[in-house]
Amino acid sequence: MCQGSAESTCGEAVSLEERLAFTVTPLWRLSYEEQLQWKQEQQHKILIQMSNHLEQDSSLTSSKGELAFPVLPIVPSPVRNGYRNKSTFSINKGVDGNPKTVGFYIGTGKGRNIVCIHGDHLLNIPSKHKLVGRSYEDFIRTSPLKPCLLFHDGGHWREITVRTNSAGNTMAIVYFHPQNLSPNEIDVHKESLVEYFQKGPGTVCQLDSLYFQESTMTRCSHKDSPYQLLYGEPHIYEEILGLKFRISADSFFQVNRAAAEALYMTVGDLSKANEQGTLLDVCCGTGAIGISLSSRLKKVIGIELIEQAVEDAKYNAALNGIQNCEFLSGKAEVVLPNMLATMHSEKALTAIVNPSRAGLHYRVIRALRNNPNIQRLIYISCKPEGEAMRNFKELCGKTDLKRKLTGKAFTPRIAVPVDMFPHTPHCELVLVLER
Ligand SMILES: C[S@@+](CC[C@H](N)C(=O)[O-])C[C@H]1O[C@@H](n2cnc3c(N)ncnc32)[C@H](O)[C@@H]1O
Repeated sequence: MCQGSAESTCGEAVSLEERLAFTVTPLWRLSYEEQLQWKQEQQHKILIQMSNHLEQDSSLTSSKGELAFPVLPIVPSPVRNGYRNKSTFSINKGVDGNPKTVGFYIGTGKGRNIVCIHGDHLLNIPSKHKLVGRSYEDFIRTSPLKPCLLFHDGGHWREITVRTNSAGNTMAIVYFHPQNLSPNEIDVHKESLVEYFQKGPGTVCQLDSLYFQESTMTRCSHKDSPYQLLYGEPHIYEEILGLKFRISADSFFQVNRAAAEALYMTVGDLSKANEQGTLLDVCCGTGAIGISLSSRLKKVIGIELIEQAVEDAKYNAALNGIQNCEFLSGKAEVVLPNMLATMHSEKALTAIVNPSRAGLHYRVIRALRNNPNIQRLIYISCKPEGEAMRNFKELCGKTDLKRKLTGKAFTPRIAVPVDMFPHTPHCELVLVLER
């Protein structure tokens, strides 16, 4: 079946809008059943590749290239369209050459052919996000300040992030390059932004909060450059599996709420959590995984890099009346090895790791592998074919004296893909490792 591509749809030239759709949501022309089948096959291939890498464990793949552990059918997303609760709109030259166009790029800087296209037709983005993106474009077009397209070329207005929740609340975060403006000069533009969204045409967006971040880098944490609340509620809240979660501007939260519930239920079933057990929730964000499993466990210890997320996680445990969770702030590669060194008496340790695309630092892997009390490890990855593959090899491969990976190797037992991102090629892979 011909599903088309960013260049052509079965021989027909495609419009710029279609090119964007093929870039952001390459599977959009397939039925959802076809998408799931495609993802299932992809995940299977990735796992075969992983098993092939673990050369010592030739027992993992049979002679027919079949896996020695089951891959369960992909868990579908309960919501297929408009599922994103967070979208970031960029600024660049539109088709008409207007540099104040808010949307998504196609083309490359190298190819000097970047065009910014409105994302109104994208299937994964809810209409509220599109409305805020369009309104922001309207606002910057009335502003005397230039957009910041390339950091070294000057300009100020940068992208906008929109966050919504299932209760219908909306948070917007405007990123701004200060260049050489004084704080007083910046204040004037902040005021006009507030005026636009609180009293002007932007009221149509009904923002519950508007944040502003002065940033000179692609991504700054709250610690690097504070998120300034221009008006409204400081946080957005979401409910997952009957629990309430506070989410700060700087904190990660799974982009698809309904699929996150499916992911956490899957992880809960696979974790074999019990009342004697302690769970290490590594890269815990706002604490969602640990908190949702806490009633089945003796104790949860979460570790997270972003300070606002750690504050959220502590708040969220208290908000839900949960007392057996502790959350530690810092890089997992620093916090975890020190912590495990003091936890000899904890015998029933389970680790759930859910790093970003960069995977886990080698020091985290070494600490997990060399701790004999961790018998079960659940690795959740949104990009298992990337850096996570290196981690799988370090966790399940041969003893490596040079790299001090001396603990008994883990063995993959079961894998479950969960579709968090309909219309895109991505999904979450939950891989259970045991020893
Ligand atoms: C994919 S998110 C998972 C969050 C959480 N498990 C959830 O389901 O909401 C990855 C998290 O890892 C955090 N992170 C990234 N690098 C880290 C590091 N070196 N140490 C600890 N946390 C890190 C990010 O800030 C982010 O919150």
